[in-house]
Amino acid sequence: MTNTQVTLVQIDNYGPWTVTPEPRREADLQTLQSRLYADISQFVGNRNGYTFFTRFDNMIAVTNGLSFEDHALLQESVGNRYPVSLSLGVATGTTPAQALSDATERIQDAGSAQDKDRRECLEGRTIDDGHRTPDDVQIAHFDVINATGNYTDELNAFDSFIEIEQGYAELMRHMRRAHDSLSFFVGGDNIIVTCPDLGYAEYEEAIAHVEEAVDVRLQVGVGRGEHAHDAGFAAKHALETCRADGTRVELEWDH
Ligand SMILES: Nc1nc2c(ncn2[C@@H]2O[C@H](COP(=O)(O)OP(=O)(O)OP(=O)(O)O)[C@@H](O)[C@H]2O)c(=O)[nH]1
Repeated sequence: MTNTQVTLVQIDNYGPWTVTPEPRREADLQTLQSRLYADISQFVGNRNGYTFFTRFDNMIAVTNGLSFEDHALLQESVGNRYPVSLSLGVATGTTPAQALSDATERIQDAGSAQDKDRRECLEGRTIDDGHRTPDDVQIAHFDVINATGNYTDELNAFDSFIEIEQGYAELMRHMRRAHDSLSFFVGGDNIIVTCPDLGYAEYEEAIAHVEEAVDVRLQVGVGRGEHAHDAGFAAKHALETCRADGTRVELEWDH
């Protein structure tokens, strides 16, 4: 059974900071946000986790394998190098949506995102060493079938983007509502979803739902692992099997 460890990363009091003492240049905010995301992604990725930029001021990470001390080190390192600080809420659960909801509650209980006295709080709990299993994380890696031929080489870049985003929006809502899963756009035509224990039927149904709703055709590779990296890497290999065999759903452990 999955046991996903999810961390909510929230920049402390960021809204007020962006307009104090007067609104800051937008390009500088965009640069800060993307550099901060890159740093967090690298820190978490070096410990086999995945980080998703989400809204940039709130990021969501799958952090199986990261301890409480790792989380504190991330806060210290960012605090030393950036003009903003981070609060972190971490929780575990049999579904990623449940874990995120618990992690969010911990941060909300510590104070508002715009409370100037809430700084660098670290709340929640992690999975202890010795309690991890190779089935803790399930990652589904979706992509749009032949996005290059259907969109990138056919439509202008913005209209291609609209089509891809429509597919993402529909999949994200469906996976959240029907399967307590969290979906993230990761660039190009790719969507990575952190899921509880799901099988062929659920993935086939999700793909059919998106095709019917917005006419975007998806394929998916799914992997399991002790960490996001192991599960995600297995998912990428399964997706390669979809591409090679023309199948829509491949579960890495079924081979
Ligand atoms: N983040 C991420 N992006 C990827 C990955 N693979 C491909 N992409 C992105 O997706 C874009 C399209 O590549 P493909 O998905 O291989 O192309 P396609 O035309 O859809 O072809 P098929 O997937 O074989 O149907 C690339 O330009 C990348 O931006 C991946 O593993 N991770």
